Amino acid sequence: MIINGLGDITVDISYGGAFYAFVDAQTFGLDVNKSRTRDLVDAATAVTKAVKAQVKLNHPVSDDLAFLYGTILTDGKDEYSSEPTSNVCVFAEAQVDRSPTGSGVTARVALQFHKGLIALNQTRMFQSGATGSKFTGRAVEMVVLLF
Ligand SMILES: O=C(O)[C@H]1NCC[C@@H]1O
Repeated sequence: MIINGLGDITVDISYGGAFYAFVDAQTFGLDVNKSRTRDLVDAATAVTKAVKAQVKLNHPVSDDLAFLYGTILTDGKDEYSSEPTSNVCVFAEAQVDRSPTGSGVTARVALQFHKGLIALNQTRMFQSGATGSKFTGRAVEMVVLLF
C-alpha cells in the first residue's frame, strides 16, 4: 500500500472489537519505545488515512463496526516470546492510548494466531511503548466466519 510521504509498505488489518492497521514502526525508521510521540503519531496517522482511502472494511454482523479505528505501530516482535512486545496505538482523532489497547491487543493476538506465530492458549505480554503499561492476551478458540 502506498502511504503518502512514507512509501510502499505492507499493512496488516485485524479486528479485536475494532479494526486496526498494524505496521512495524521500524518500517518508518521509528522505535515504539524510544521515538518521539509526535513522529509515531504522524506515521500512524498517515497509515490510517491511506487505509481509509484504499481499503473497504466489512464486518460480518454490524455495518456500524466496519471502519478503521486506528493504527498500531509495533516493535515487530510478533513471534512467540516470553518477553513483552511493545506497541503504540493511535486511534480515533490521533489520540495515543496509555495502555497497549484492549481491542488492539485482541486484534494483535488474532493476527499473530492467524500467521501461526502463537498457538491457542499461548499467553503473550504486550507493553505500551508510550507508558510501559502491560496487558496479557491469548487466543482461546478458532472461529471461522462465513459472510
Ligand atoms: O483499549 C481499548 O480498546 C480502548 N482504548 C483506546 C482505544 C479503545 O477505545
